[in-house]
Amino acid sequence: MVIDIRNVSWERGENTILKEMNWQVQPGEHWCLLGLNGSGKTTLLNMINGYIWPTRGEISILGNKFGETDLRELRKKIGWVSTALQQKLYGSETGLKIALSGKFASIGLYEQIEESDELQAEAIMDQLGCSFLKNRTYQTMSQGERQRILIARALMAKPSLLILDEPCTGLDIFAREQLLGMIHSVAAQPDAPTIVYVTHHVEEILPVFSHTLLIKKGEVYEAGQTKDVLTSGRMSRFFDVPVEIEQKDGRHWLYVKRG
Ligand SMILES: Nc1ncnc2c1ncn2[C@@H]1O[C@H](COP(=O)(O)OP(=O)(O)OP(=O)(O)O)[C@@H](O)[C@H]1O
Repeated sequence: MVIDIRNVSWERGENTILKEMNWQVQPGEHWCLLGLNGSGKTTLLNMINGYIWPTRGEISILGNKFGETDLRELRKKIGWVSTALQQKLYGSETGLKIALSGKFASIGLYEQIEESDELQAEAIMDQLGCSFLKNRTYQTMSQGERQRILIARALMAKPSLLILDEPCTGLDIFAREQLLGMIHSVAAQPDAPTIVYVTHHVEEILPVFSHTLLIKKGEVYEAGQTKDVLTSGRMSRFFDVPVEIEQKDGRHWLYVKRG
């Protein structure tokens, strides 16, 4: 199993941030993780990456049971693209160097680069349609371009699990669709890593995300096949607001019903 979370809770003082969570992800599935602000998404990702430890329950990621595994080794198999990572990168670094640094999981590039590494980075950038950013510095890139470079960086390490944490934040509708098209092409590859795509927005759930986890107030509200989870009735109950979900070309569009 890629992710196996059983009866996991995380408490901070009086507060239970994650409550009795259960979530299983099988190889070959791509998941969308959907929840409103403060629902516990980041906390859950921190736990999957071994940065926080459950108060109760058991976690196993990529077959590595927490408590019996070297988390630094495990983290090498997980690509995590997030706003927090964006803020750590150096503005003067070129796109190619940032992509290459993914191989060493470093911020900045300090290792000897083999020609094969450079070829691999170029091939990934080609695949993601961002070769034109090879010699551009990070500080001159648009938000959408930065996201593409960060995904290229994550893929350099050949991860088994790729977490994309709200990658469309701050993008206009055209840049969003461009980035989603690129994510679709990554997910559709036969040797693609398992993708967990985190968002607040139903519209970003691509047809390749076969499964969806709804998280609400630190609890798993619903987990299952996207087509079963994203119905008007379920989403109205999830948001506590009457909403209508429409499907078009395999995507879902949400409208808030006026009373
Ligand atoms: N170290 C901590 N100590 C106490 N409370 C915390 C801690 N970390 C997170 N929380 C609380 O847990 C809840 C869930 O936070 P989390 O950041 O996981 O939500 P989120 O779903 O990622 O939100 P957003 O979409 O806004 O990023 C919030 O109420 C937050 O204040």
